[in-house]
Amino acid sequence: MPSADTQPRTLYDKVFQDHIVNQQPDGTVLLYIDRHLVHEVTSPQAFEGLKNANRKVRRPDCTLATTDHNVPTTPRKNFKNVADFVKEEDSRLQCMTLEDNVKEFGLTYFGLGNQNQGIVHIIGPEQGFTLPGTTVVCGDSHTSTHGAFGALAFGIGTSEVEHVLATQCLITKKSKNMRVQVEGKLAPGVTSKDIILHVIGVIGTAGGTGAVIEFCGSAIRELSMEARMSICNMSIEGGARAGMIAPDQITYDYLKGRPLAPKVDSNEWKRAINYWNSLKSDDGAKYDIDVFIDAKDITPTVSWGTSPQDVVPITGVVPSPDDFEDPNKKASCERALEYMGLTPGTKMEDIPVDKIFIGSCTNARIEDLRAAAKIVQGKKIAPNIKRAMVVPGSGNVKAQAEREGLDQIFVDAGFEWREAGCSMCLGMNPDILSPRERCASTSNRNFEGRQGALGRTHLMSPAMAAAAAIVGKLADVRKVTGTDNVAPAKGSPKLDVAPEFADVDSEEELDRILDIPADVGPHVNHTSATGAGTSAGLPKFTVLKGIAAPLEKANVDTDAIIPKQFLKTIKRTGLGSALFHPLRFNEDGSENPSFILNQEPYRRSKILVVTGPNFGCGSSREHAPWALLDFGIKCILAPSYADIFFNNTFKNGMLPIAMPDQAALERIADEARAGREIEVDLPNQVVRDADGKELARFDVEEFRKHCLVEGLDDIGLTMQMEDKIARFEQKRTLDTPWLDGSGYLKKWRKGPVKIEAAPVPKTNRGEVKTDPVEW
Ligand SMILES: CC(C)[C@H](C(=O)O)[C@@H](O)C(=O)O
Ligand code: SF4
Repeated sequence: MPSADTQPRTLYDKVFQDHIVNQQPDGTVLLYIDRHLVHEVTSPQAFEGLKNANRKVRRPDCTLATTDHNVPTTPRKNFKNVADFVKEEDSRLQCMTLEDNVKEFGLTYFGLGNQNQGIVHIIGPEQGFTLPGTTVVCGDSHTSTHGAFGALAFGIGTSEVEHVLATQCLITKKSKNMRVQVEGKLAPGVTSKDIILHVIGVIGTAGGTGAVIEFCGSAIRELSMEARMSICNMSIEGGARAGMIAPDQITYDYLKGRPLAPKVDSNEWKRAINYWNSLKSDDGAKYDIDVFIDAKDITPTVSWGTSPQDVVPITGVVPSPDDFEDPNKKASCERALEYMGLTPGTKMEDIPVDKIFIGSCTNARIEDLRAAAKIVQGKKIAPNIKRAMVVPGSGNVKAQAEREGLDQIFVDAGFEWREAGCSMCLGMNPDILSPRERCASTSNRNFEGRQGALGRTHLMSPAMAAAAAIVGKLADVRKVTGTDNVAPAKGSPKLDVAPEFADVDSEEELDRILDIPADVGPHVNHTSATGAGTSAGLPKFTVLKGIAAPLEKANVDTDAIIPKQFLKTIKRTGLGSALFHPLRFNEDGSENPSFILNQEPYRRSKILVVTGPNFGCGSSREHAPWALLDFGIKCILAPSYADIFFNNTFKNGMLPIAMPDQAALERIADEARAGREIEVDLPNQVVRDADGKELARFDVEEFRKHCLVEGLDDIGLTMQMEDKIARFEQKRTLDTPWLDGSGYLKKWRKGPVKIEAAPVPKTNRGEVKTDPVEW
């Protein structure tokens, strides 16, 4: 039998194993993180945590920050500073807080007014910050995008952002291996967005739960890097922790000349290529889940409902609840049709739209804009279109598009040409839909209220959104233009990233480009021997008894748990009143009396019993568990959860119980429906009724249970591994030197970055301990 070392391994196995700093017998792993991207929405509370504990950022050279979600997309010609430019107070505060934090902690930052600013998942690859074989994280679910490079890239919550800032590591466990193989030639008019929408339609939004998907097969190998990024981007909509594609010549060609990639033909470049070539999955490698898709089954695809799995070919019709046997799915379909204002049997091509949004981290790269421009060139948007927007993914994409004259093509057709940011993908800035407006959108989520309260989103490719703009209805791009115009892009579209950092000689010039104030030194050491461990403590979780609210829903997304307008806070507290906002409140702001948490005794709920699977899908916002906690809910029971949400709850001292045994869950739900209290006993892993009678037993990972019962602080635990982390970093410097002191900071600091992660006393959720805390 082959040993563990010689057993065939997948791409995911290889990257994961190459980053293990420490492994516990139960499989809990301390994973080293090579690249950390930071944005303004999910970082303020993390930096606050660092400050409270007198901790510093361990690897500023491996951290890159930008503002994207809250930023206006109006012209920046007169931009001077964020304080004057961002008009909404809460958005401004979040942007300014990030600016203060990057200054205080000495991080590389691309702010407004800097051409390198843009959506975090667009700028990482663009700069060559994202590299094959690396681990990449960000407090954002679409971090999966970076997997297109053969990186292991996944979204994390704010507690984990703090953990990575402090330790450059994460505590995690290995996910399952899932393969999605797409073989054959794509038909004309079919793009990578259609592939991923089709795949999600096949596997469902929970299809990839607990797994990392490797996309492979001839149709994937043919795709450009940009097209691959769109696919990996939406792995999260398929429920997966991450999506990955093996790096190849197309990847290397894309990386050539990127500011933070190793210099082409240098020794480092050659060594890097050698390593990157070794990352392919071995023949015979085992996958826990295997999905085969025939490329010829994929047609231009659009969404009809309020979940990314609600897709049909553009030539199809709106489905009917009768098409579904599962009662949960039937009910979801009914609700989705009502929300979307659609009648079963309507031809998709007969659905008129009001707005067009071409943008987002899924589809706002140069190739996407080229594809859309090809369709609209020489045409005008239909008279019923109220507004059509193109929002480039970054300042560099915008500049490139302008060099190619694409802006003029869009403007001539009647589109608005905007500045870079997330924009109407989630509408944290003023770019939103009005109630009941229907939008053809190149983004990734069609959840209720995603693009604006009561707004209706149809997901599709850039070419299809462009076609909808011209026709005024959802449209088949193949009929709007010759199919020649919609051939899938191949190879790597070149984009000139400006300015060229390699040629920046003066430190002042570099400071200007990076928005780094002159007085920030190379090291901001916040760690003091006694100061660590002053972060707020969390109460231990042992036995919880209280009212449980039944929630009879499947696929409850985090946009429903807490919509975007409440993400603008820089605090963790006070979000209880926003919990389930779209469900709890009517359009006029009054309470919806039919919602369970508005009824007695459920206003006092401490436990939530969800009867449908996949609770907490969608975004990585830790605001979701914060809102539940603030409302008073500390424990959730559901058949299954989305990975990031599941993780985030534990980090807040909450207990999410996965109860796949439907009969057991029903027994508990019956108690909840009757308004009786239930008791959750974590040490004994039992749920009881109000009289102490056992209703069900449950599983929980040993390590997570230990942390909850003891109230352990993950960061404190990890910092006990300081020696191991330092040793890992020394080896990393030898094996993959191109990952250290990446580009800007190396130059900025003149010479190699010296990492001074000061040893920290053992802490236990705030108290400084003298004895080591047990892992
Ligand atoms: C704000 C952020 C937490 C969120 C995410 O994680 O996805 C956002 O980017 C989104 O698309 O909803
Ligand atoms: S999904 Fe939308 S909001 Fe989230 S990072 Fe991407 S563009 Fe921004």
